Amino acid sequence: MITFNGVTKRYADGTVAVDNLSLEVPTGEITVFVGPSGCGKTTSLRMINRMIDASEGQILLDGVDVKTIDPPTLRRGIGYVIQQAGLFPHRKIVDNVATVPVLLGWDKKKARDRAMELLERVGLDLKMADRYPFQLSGGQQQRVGVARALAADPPVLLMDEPFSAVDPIVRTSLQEELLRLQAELNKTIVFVTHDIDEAVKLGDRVAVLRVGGHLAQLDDPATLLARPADDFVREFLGRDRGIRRLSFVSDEGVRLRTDLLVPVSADTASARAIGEPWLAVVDEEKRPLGWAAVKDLPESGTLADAELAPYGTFVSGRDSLRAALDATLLSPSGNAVAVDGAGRAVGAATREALDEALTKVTGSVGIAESAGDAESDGGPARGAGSTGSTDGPARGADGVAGGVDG
Ligand SMILES: Nc1ncnc2c1ncn2[C@@H]1O[C@H](COP(=O)(O)OP(=O)(O)OP(=O)(O)O)[C@@H](O)[C@H]1O
Repeated sequence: MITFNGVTKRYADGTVAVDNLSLEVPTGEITVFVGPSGCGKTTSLRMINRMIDASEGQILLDGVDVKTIDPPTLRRGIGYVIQQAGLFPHRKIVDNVATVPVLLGWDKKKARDRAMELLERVGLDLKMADRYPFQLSGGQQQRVGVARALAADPPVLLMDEPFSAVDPIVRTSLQEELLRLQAELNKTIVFVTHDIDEAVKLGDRVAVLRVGGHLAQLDDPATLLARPADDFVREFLGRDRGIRRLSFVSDEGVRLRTDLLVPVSADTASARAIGEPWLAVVDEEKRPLGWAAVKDLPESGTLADAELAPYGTFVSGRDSLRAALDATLLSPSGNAVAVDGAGRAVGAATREALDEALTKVTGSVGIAESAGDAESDGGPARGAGSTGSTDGPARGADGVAGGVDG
């Protein structure tokens, strides 16, 4: 655990970059520092490994004041990743990663083996190992930066805007890689970003800082999105906060209908007899094929003769309500297909079912307000925890509605 106890940083010119900051960074979790440019994120981060010393207050690492630990010893237990990776340009990738183990006196072979293992772990082709940094893309260099920071297996990792300089697609894959690694490694991570979407995706807890180095709010992402502490935080979170909040609500509250799933071998007359405007057609293994509009079904034959419209899917019990809602928007039927982990249909979620689930999340507030700013008139949206998944399966699940096919 890292503890900030009334920490202030005043630079020589009098600038107060961090003002009386007190917070805890729990062991084994990702805590994100987020806020506008100049709010003191980097200064706060660098005071942990004493690249900058605090003017007042204390930073404790597992109860020990970092000021009492000499900087080289302190930094051996703290990995550090920065924007642009900061690799040594004249060293091969493998040697970049092996740097700290070699400094720690590991023999060369052991350090190289460890470096190769880490390169693989962060998703890099081992062919890259003998290249130099300039021969790698920006995203690949960032992966090397993460591998290098992990080389000596430090319990703490400081990451300062590590993914800011790469394009959005690479950035998303680096974020996912970090979450995957963290699920295995359980490091204590402090991650600095100015991007609120990145913050709520990666953070177990998110500290929002305002200029002057004041802590505006520290909460888990779902709570932050549901109940911003003040106007500054609300504005910083942005206008689509209500929708983004649904990424942290499990889809488990969505009522599923199995009567809308119809095998492709069914004849059109029996399909019509179900009395519904849209039916989800599935193959022999229950994999969805598409939605059939009942009014357009041929007079005779089976559903194999029907023209099928696109469909969206979400994984039942694993995805977020946002993913379920997204899946309904991907089909002209207005309904979504719920699938299991193997992609087999387990039911259909209609718009009405989504509406019911959304109403539960927002209490008495309707869908329209859930996407907007329901809190401004008082009552923060209730029930955030009731269907609740601050730590549940819906974490980071936004936009993962399944394929649009057919
Ligand atoms: N060496 C320094 N001397 C004087 N002022 C400094 C120094 N380093 C940073 N500052 C000031 O301290 C404040 C906080 O800077 P810091 O880099 O911690 O902010 P940040 O939130 O990380 O910003 P950004 O997102 O733009 O990187 C800013 O006003 C900055 O100008």
